[in-house]
Amino acid sequence: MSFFSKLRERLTKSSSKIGQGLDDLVGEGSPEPEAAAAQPDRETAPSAGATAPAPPAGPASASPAQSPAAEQPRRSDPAPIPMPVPDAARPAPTPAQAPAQAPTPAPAPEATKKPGLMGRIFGGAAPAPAEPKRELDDAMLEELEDTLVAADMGVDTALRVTANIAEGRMGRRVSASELKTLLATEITRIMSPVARPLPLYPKKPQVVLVVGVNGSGKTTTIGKLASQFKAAGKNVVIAAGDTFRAAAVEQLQVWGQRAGVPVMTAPEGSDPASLAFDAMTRAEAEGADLLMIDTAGRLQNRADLMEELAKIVRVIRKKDPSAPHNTLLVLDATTGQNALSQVETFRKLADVSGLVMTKLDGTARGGVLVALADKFGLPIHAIGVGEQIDDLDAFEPDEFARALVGL
Ligand SMILES: Nc1nc2c(ncn2[C@@H]2O[C@H](COP(=O)(O)OP(=O)(O)OP(=O)(O)O)[C@@H](O)[C@H]2O)c(=O)[nH]1
Repeated sequence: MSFFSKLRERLTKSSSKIGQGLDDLVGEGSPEPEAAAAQPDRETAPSAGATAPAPPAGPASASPAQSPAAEQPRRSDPAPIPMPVPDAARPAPTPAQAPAQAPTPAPAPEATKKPGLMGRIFGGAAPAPAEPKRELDDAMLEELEDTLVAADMGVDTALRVTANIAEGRMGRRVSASELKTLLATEITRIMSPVARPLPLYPKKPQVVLVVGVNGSGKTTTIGKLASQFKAAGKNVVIAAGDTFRAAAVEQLQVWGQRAGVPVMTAPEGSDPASLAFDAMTRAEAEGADLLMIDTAGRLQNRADLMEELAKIVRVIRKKDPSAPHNTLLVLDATTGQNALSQVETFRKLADVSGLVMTKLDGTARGGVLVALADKFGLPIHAIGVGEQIDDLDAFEPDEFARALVGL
């Protein structure tokens, strides 16, 4: 199954929340389906994909268009990593998505009309049955905003998105699917600038520091990324920087085996900064392309752990003043709005260069990714939709937006 089919299938909790919400809010405000159907549309909602830029390469592939941070070396290694290609044809809605559909309306008069002259000449199909429509007014906009806030899009982003949808459309009648398309277009517009694969640099080793709160999916993400880099011919070393939990080290070793990548460990309780230093030495000696450093999960309010992170950075800079070249903050989608405060804190302390959002499967809080993009504009390198090695891929805004709204 392609990644995007998976995304579509696994984002069902978020998509049915928003999709069903939109179906309900249009359905409840459309008391006169016949009149609605008879009224010619004054506007056809644009396709979500119409304004979306070309999709980026895979998460682990070089992205020549991305400008590296000032202190980072110039990138010239564009080696693309083969990623699952998005399905050209969208899969049929899965049974899980079915409840998000609006109840089929009684056929409106225009649905049963004979095709017009052009339709008959070109053999056009009979028009689809008309959907219920509702006039876009203040009450509807308020309900729309509430639906978006409930899906964790955050008040500010929900307000902005709603205002953009309203612009020039007040008083018009819209169907649920038009509203979904408009919403997907808005989401795509917000997310396109941040959809950037993890950049690769010619610097060897390129040091990727992976940070985040406990259980956000750091280890799993490192395993998945390492496997993708390895498959693309990169020489990868992993450092198990969570020296406090033996189980964390073991887990990383399992991922290292799956990915076919060596994992450097240190005795339990030893200083993670010194392991990072040793790992830099080994990666340099072996001519590794990438050194991925796992770190212990830390709550953003634990100053001591945050200081430890700062020490890891100081120590690896003794080896390479430009390192770490990427600091990935791994966020768990199920934490919803808390992800915003995690970004704020980690950004101050660890100079976060990009985000990975995990666990988008099985949560109705997928909208938080839109809020993150809108608020911080940090690159989203990849998203995770499961626990398997191939359940991580580049973030593709149009696919995500359509899956999120239940299209
Ligand atoms: N459903 C789902 N589970 C995931 C995903 N990514 C990670 N997990 C699971 O989340 C749990 C925590 O993942 P870890 O990779 O151990 O998280 P961590 O941040 O390294 O955890 P700590 O070392 O405790 O800080 C594991 O059970 C993973 O299998 C995902 O995209 N989807």
